[in-house]
Amino acid sequence: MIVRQLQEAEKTGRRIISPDGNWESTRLLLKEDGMGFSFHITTIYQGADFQMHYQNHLESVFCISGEGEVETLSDGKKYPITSGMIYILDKHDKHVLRATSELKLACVFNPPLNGTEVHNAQGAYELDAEPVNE
Ligand SMILES: CC(=O)NCC[C@H](N)C(=O)O
Repeated sequence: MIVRQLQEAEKTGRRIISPDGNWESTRLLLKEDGMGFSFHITTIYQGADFQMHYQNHLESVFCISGEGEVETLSDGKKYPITSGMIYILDKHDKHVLRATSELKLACVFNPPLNGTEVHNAQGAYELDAEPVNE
């Protein structure tokens, strides 16, 4: 069994601060753990408004706290994000995330992240990122 503590992981290379200033994410479970998915606790900063397109990954996003909105760009639909809401990007959906207040999210990625990924110009993660250095 693997046991980790968020507050301890935040002090290590598992905590990634996005260079775009929109979010940070502590990656508690990664590819090297061999589970077939990764699990992250992500903070989206208040006022963030940015586009993503996970062309190489599927992602589920569960809102623990905060308020915001996710918009799918193929159809322009907007979905309120509140505590308890989950959105599931099952079609590699191009989307915009907006945080009215700070959002705390639990995120699962398939395939699992290596740990150091940040968004490329398309809002995607590459598949060959370096593992985290703890
Ligand atoms: C919701 C979302 O995708 N935010 C960007 C960060 C991502 N959750 C991650 O942990 O890398």
